[in-house]
Amino acid sequence: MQFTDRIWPKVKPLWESYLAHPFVKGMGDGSLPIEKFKHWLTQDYVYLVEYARLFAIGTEKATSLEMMQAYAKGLDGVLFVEMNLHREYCASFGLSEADLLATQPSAVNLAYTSYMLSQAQAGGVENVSAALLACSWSYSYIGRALAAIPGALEGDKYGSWIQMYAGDDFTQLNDDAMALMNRIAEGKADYELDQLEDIVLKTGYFEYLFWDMCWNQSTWPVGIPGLN
Ligand SMILES: Cc1ncc(C[n+]2csc(CCO)c2C)c(N)n1
Repeated sequence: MQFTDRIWPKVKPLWESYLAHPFVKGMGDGSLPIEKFKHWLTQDYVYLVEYARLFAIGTEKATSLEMMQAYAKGLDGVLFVEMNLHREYCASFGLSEADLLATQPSAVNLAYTSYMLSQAQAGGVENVSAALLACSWSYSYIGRALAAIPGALEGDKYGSWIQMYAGDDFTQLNDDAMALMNRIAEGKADYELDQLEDIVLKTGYFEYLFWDMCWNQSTWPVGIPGLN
């Protein structure tokens, strides 16, 4: 059985929980307040800078030229396809790239990227791919689910977001990430697959927390008495 089929029963309800979250629902029906979306945009931009490093780590740890090419393609995809969406949105809001880069990552954002990077550094390519997977798989799932809502792809606020994540380029990037994970996991013992599954689920839980953090527009500090 392929690794992604093995974890599907655990992953599906988690992906469904994102579709039920008011942030994601609001993008689907266009009702999401723009201030909350701007929070996602700025937090996500600094998230993607760290996420891109995972592909760089994978490129360095790759055990074949083909694998090295796959990670390098992923790195290119984040830096020049996905981040372009953010740059275009921010230009339409009058935000500069410097504004985006000046964003302080929130507690959840920092915890999420630190966890991914530590897992990627601590193991071989299997850890790198496991840490990358929830991110592309869940966004692809969300993009395609929102695209199926009548009128969502034409929405003036979030239509281009949905078009991008449901589109062919992005679907291909995610298919490549899933195929690479499955190839790497092939022949591994159950206890190793359990460890990889744990990384995918924990990054998946962080994805939920990230949507929630954007919905609440939270940063630092996190409710410490006496501090604002
Ligand atoms: C918090 C957060 N999680 C996932 C993604 C989606 N994403 C990030 S990199 C990548 C692979 C291809 O570029 C994908 C799909 C995001 N933007 N922000």
